[in-house]
Amino acid sequence: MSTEKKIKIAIGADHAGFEYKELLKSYLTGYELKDFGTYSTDSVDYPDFAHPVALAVESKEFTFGILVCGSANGVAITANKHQHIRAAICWLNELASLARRHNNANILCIPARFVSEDLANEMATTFLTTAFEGGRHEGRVEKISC
Ligand SMILES: O=C(CO)[C@H](O)[C@H](O)[C@H](O)COP(=O)(O)O
Repeated sequence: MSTEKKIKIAIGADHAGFEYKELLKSYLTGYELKDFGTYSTDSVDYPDFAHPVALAVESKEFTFGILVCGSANGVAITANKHQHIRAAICWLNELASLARRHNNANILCIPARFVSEDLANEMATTFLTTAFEGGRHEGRVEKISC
């Protein structure tokens, strides 16, 4: 039996991202996932779910966050209000890779109304398994927070 510690992921969505959040939860096996809601398709306000995920990642209790809403704009704008959060909106798998490789992004924001379920799952896997490249990107990323 594996005793390897699982990577902790904070996941959240508004009503427009709820169904994709549920799909991602069942797809992302091998991680320790905490669901910060919402828990139905009843209309809600995305900041109420994006802020807790951002705080969970900023506290370093969780390594990465995944946020889902209709366009991903709302959750990304909200999460990036937090000083140590780098939330990236991704609609192509290559963007999910670059967000990690070049920007050391720690939250993936998925536009549920604009990407397929399969692409959402693919981007999440890419995001969670791609390392930051450092090097020339290190200084650039450090300048984001100053
Ligand atoms: O913040 C958003 C728009 O940029 C998100 O996509 C929300 O999910 C969207 O605004 C929700 O729209 P609705 O008409 O209230 O379902």
